[in-house]
This record gives sequence, C-alpha cells and structure tokens, in this order.
Amino acid sequence: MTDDKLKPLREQIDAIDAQLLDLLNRRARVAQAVGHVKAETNAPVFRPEREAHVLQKVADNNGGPLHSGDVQTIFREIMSACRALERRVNVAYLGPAGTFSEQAVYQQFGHAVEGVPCASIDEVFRATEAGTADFGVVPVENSSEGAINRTLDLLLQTTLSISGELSIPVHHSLMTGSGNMEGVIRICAHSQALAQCHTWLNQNYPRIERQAVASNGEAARLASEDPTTAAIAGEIAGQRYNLGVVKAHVQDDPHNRTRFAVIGRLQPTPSGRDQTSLVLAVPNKAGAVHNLLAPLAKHGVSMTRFESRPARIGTWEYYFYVDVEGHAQDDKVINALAELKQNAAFFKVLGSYPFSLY
Ligand SMILES: O=C(O)C(=O)C[C@]1(C(=O)O)C=C[C@@H](O)C=C1
Repeated sequence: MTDDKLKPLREQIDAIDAQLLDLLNRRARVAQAVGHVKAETNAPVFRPEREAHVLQKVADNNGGPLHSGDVQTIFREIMSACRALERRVNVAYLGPAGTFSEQAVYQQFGHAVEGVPCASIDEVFRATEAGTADFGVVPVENSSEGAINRTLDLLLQTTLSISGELSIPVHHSLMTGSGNMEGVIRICAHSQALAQCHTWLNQNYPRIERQAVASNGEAARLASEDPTTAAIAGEIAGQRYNLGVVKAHVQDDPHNRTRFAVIGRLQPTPSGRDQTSLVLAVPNKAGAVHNLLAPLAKHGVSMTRFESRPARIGTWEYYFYVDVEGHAQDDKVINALAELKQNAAFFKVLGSYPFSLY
C-alpha cells in the first residue's frame, strides 16, 4: 500500500536526479575549460574568494525548503569535485587521519583533495613551504584553551600567507577497544584535548593516569593496540580505529570549537567580505599599544581579534596578533596599515582572505 504511494514519488526523484547529474557534468565540463585557461597562464587552481562568492550566492538565492547551510555543504563538494578535474590540490594537516585537523581540511576544501598527514604543526609548515603540499591547515585557537602557541610562533617566521580560516565544533569522546573501562590504566590524548576535558576527567576518572601524546588520532591508534589504554578523541578517529565509545561529549564546554588557518603561497584577491591578519610589536614604552592601534579607529577599520604572545627575548616584550575587517588592497585598510607600520617596531601582514562561513 505504502509502496504504491511511494512509487510515483520515487519516479519523480529518479527523473530529477537524471537532470541533476546532467547539469553537474555540464558544470564540470565548464570547470575543465576554466582549468585549461588557468594552465596556459600557470594561474592557481584553488580560488578561495571565488568559492566564497559562489557559496554566498547559493545561500542568497536559496528558496528552500533545503537549509542554506546544507545547500552550501553540497556546493562546497560540487566545487571540490570540479576543482579536482582541473587539478587535485594537496593539503597538509596535523595527522594521523581522523584528527579534527583532517575534518577541517574537508570542511574548507571538500573531499576531492589529497590530504597529507604530518606528524607535527612544524611539519605542516615545512611541507607547505617546500611545495610538497599546496596548502596546510593548522590550528590557531581553541575556544576553551586559547591560542595554539606553536602555530603563532611559526606564523611569525614563515614565508607563507594565511589564505583562509575556518572553525569547527570539537566534541571529544572517551573510547577504548572494548567500549568499556575494564583494565584501563591510562587515558591518552593530545595535551589540548586533555585540558579541554580536565574537569570531567577529575570528576569521573581522578585516579587514572593521563598521558599527553602527539595527537588525538595517535591516542586512538594506541588504544586500538592496547586494551589498558583509553583515548580521548573525536568519534571519527574512533571509527577509523574501530574503538567503542565509553562516553560521548566529555569536553567541559559543550560549545568547544577550534579555529584553523589555511596557509599557502596563494594570496587571495578581494572577495568583498574579507579579513586581514597581522603581527605587530611596539617599542617598550608607556601608551605604545594604544598608539599602535589608534590608526585602525581613525580609518574606520574594525578589529576582530587581538592576541598577545611573549617575544621570548628575555624582556617583557610582546608580539600582537591582530585581525581586522577588510582586505589589504581596500583603501581604508591600506591607509590604516601604512600608519600602523610607522608606529611598529615589527610589522608583518600574514594575509588577507575571505571571511569564514563557519
Ligand atoms: O572559477 C574558477 O576559477 C574555477 O576554477 C571554478 C571553481 C568552481 O567549481 O566553481 C573551482 C575551483 C576554484 O577554486 C573556484 C571555482
């Protein structure tokens, strides 16, 4: 009876799917033509400002009932597949497979990319600087634990630019090979993850040793090989290593998120909705920080982030990591940055890139 009613509806879906498939392949052929034009001039395949524009347009034009965020996810993957016909980009990230960094890669580039897992954040920078990877994805900041200092230090030195940013929700699970805690004598995770679950662990497993390892993916791998080890990691890492969930959502903050930067040689052109990241240092004298930032207000440039990091040269001097609204090619940003530079003892533009959808 139900099947009788479903049959004509499914026939409609089949007919629409055939049209969609045809349209998708028409789009793909145009992307191939774009790829040929780019190949002639050696132009970059990945154009984040164009992808941001396409995603904004589909959200603006969306008449529903599909949710705009879901439509954007679909179009992110369509562009990823089209881009891969031009050339499959390689993206380095803090591995092994199954980490939140890998998830961030797919959220930014879609799934038609070649992920290059690296053993450390330093290696992500090295692989991208050496050209082994076209881009790298590195964690910058966690909403519970603050800045990822190693990333900030490496951004200071690198010749690469920031060409994008995104943030993803970070939900941790306690997992073991058996799915229970019998015989477990240690809980492994990345130090950031242990810190993000600190209160929950103190309340529930105060007597079990905690061991910091290189990544949550590595913790999951260790737990899969050793019945006395539990891992704290994302469930994707757990699935990859066949772990059972002892308890989901063990992070202290239910809204825990991590922000990532995309690094590469590409410097995106203005998309209309951009952000610029800078690092500054000021001479060590009274009022210097206030004077440093005054040009932003004067030229009507909004600051969206301000983070300080000790310069580690033995004195109380700091580097300031500042994000501002707008692109370094926008007139008011050009004027504000020119004045900032005059007052700064150190000045570096890390990059201008489209505002994240996430
Ligand atoms: O417009 C381009 O430059 C394209 O290559 C096409 C396309 C797309 O599929 O829409 C694919 C890759 C780029 O990153 C941007 C957009």
